[in-house]
Amino acid sequence: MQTLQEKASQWSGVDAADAFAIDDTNLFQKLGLQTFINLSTNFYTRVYDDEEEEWFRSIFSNSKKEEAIQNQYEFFVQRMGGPPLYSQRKGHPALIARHRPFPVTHQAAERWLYHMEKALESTPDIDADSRVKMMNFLRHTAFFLVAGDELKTQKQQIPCKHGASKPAES
Ligand code: HEM
Repeated sequence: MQTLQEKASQWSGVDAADAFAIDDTNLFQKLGLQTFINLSTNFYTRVYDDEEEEWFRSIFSNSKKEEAIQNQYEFFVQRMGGPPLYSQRKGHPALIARHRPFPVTHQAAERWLYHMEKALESTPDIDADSRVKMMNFLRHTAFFLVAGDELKTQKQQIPCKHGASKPAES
């Protein structure tokens, strides 16, 4: 059976080495805190204004924009070489578990990545090399979350012997 990481690589088209090339340089030191704040502000401004794809915007309807921005940039900062701002405030990122309430489908991942690509392009001070590194990591992670999301339905469908109502035939 394929692991979540393998599915993430296959579906995203990004192999693990490229996804984790964000660890080759310290992007937080290179870009600075304000750039991460600007990136997440740009991203969520686009998401909350997404009038073309109402179904996508509605995934965020129970979240406050300002909190979503803070959650995201604190996570990015800590994952990309900065201080552990997210975990100090909220604990382990546990990304799959925290996305459990939301429909993280292939289509949702593509829309999320579409907005992120635009946000990266419109944030000053993010050079092309950093942008490619970040996008590879984000694309791989988005499809890792899709693979995690699919476990929600699979768990209910996979028949298992533990719950069988009659003994196996000998
Ligand atoms: C694949 C499509 C995705 C969808 C549909 C999605 C959706 C959401 C939603 C609805 C929230 C709640 C907003 C909030 O209150 O913070 C959220 C939170 C979050 N997302 Fe995503 N997300 C996606 C991909 C990603 C990716 C690729 C990452 C990281 C690389 C990520 C990291 C986070 C983090 C750190 C939070 C805050 C979690 C918390 O503290 O509860 N998400 N996401």
